[in-house]
Amino acid sequence: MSRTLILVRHGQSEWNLKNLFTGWRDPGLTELGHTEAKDAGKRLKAAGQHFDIAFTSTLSRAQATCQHILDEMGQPDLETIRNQALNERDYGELSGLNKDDARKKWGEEQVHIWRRSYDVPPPGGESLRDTGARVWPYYLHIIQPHVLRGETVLVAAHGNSLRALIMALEGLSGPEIVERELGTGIPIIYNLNADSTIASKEVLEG
Ligand SMILES: O=C(O)[C@@H](CO)OP(=O)(O)O
Repeated sequence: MSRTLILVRHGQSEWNLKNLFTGWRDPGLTELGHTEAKDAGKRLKAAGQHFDIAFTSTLSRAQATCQHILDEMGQPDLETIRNQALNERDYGELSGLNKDDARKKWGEEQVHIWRRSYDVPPPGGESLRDTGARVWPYYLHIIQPHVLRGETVLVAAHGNSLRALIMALEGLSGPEIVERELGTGIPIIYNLNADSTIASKEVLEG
């Protein structure tokens, strides 16, 4: 039985390109982002995948990525569930600021801690732990049951909401997750055992 979970970070957004903290703000994809998302769908199709259900966030960059993938797979009308639990980590007061300007103001190290640490929230925003506290229960109660009944499930979401999910899935520590970066539009394919542990993992690089 195939119990397959496929995670994809959205393609490049307008604010990724402008180097702005994004969080819950809602910019669209750039031309490159649209291409990255379509390429992800092409690679998944070439790998022989076929989805039973898709999940995405309530933000348009993830939804557009999800739809491009489904279009390329020849499954444009697949049932797709949108939920705020999968939204990007809320960047609070940093949202909309330029990342280099923030480094000049608060220092390289502080900004890195806000961006990648496990439990230090940016001012007024969520830490990765806070993000995990909404992503992980949603995964466990809503997404994982589909996987464990033998379905192939797409989750198109965000750099940090997926880092929070991957941390719990792979059992990574706080220091380990600091090093983990997700490329835009790069599918990560997990096959799970019946007890929900990971049987295999493959990253579909371009
Ligand atoms: O701006 C954001 O919301 C995220 C993802 O693009 O940025 P970071 O790379 O700092 O996690």
